[in-house]
Amino acid sequence: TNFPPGPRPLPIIGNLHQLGTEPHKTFMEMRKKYGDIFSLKFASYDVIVLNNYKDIKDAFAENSLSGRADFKPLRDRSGGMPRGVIFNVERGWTEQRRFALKSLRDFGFGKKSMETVVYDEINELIDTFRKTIGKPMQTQNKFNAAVLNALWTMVTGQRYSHDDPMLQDLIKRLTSSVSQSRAASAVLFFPWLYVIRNQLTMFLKYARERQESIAKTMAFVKGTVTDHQNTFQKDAAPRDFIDMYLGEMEKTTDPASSFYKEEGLKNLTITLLDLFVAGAETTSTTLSWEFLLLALNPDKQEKLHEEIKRVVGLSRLPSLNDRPSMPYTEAVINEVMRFSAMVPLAVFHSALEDMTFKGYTIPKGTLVIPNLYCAMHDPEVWKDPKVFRPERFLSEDGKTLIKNEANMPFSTGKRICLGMTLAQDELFLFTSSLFQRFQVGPDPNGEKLTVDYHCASVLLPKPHNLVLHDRIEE
Ligand code: HEM
Repeated sequence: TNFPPGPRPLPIIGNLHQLGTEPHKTFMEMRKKYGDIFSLKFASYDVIVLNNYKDIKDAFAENSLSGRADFKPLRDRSGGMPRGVIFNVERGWTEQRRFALKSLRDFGFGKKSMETVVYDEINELIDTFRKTIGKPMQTQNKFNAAVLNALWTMVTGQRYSHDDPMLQDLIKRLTSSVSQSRAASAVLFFPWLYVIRNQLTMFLKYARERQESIAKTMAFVKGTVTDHQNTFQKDAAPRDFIDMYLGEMEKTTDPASSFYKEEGLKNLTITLLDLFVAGAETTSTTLSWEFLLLALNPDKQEKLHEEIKRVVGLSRLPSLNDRPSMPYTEAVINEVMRFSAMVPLAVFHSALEDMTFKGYTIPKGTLVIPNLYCAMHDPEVWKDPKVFRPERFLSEDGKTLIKNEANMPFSTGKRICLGMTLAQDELFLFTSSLFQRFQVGPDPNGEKLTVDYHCASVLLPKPHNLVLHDRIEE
């Protein structure tokens, strides 16, 4: 066999001890020695790491590299077998993914109704921000509420106020589930460790709280589904995503379908959970990165504000129709996503069958890790990857947005982020509306701002304070 080269693994743990605190950077170092495609062992699992954006693109265009690993903790999360979207495979994944994409598109992705939903959140956020003018404040939890609420409204038809205890509680739980998770967590690779941890849970307060929190989120989502079932009207226009899903279940007669009866309901709960886990924290963390990076780069922030003022003016909120005339705004968003590389290793894929890729033999079950961070910081692709420079996405005259295939914050191929269009629309609306009105800078009495981050399965800026000024009222 011709498996890619890589560092020699130790017995039992393989190379897990070599990952360090920032595996995406460790992989960039290993790439210098072993090449673009190299192999590792995580406990008993074979792993290949892809670093070059072309390899990632080619690999994920293939169905056979679009599987997910069958880890016991993930199976347990969805009731003993893969369900929903993120960790589902085969027929169930195809069905749930296709349905979610289509329904969210019909309901909101890129549509007016979605714009209306997001405006409600933007208006509340503007009110909140205006109360903090001139005072140090943290952005992250404020973006969280707005973004999660928009998603919640599209999916369940219900909107909360940003300081609603229920909404705040849900945010706290989703945030800790994302910020405490690690991409290469030991419990995934050592099933016995997972079993021991679950037994220890009875003794460890923090672990017990974690499990209770997952159960609470689940119960909350199930409650919303039950409310919809009780008020569902077959022939009425669907009120939201859940209604569309219940309609799809009504139509389903094939017992092997993931929409069929009880199985359909189980998939609904997990799909909903997947949308919240994948959609809320990611979009709001991107906005936090954006505020931080623009506070550190006031000249870029002025250019952004100038474009908004020139195209939209200051008397109405920007809309998606303005987007084609606002290349600088788009370039800023692209550069924020490239620079922060917020989901550095995406979600691990796995090989669904024995195959060959670029001359290497890849056995079925091999984990495939796309190093998106490397693609977006590759010195061979980007002249100055460590510099925040939106202009790299613009033509020389600044009038045209230039895409770059290596910028892949949403991954690529068959498993590309399901919420990409929604996220891009939301980021445009939040960015243009907030920088139309506010100017953001460091706290003059606070610590020096840096781009340091906390590395979990997403990269979160370290807690920091910013100070806002209101350009319209001051
Ligand atoms: C800035 C915002 C976002 C970023 C950077 C992001 C990034 C990603 C990445 C890197 C993946 C992994 C793809 C792979 O496995 O190769 C992913 C998957 C996914 N994302 Fe997003 N995402 C964002 C927002 C959203 C939103 C708003 C939603 C939902 C409304 C969402 C739903 C999903 C789902 C369901 C998956 C799993 C797809 C599958 O396995 O087929 N994401 N996202």
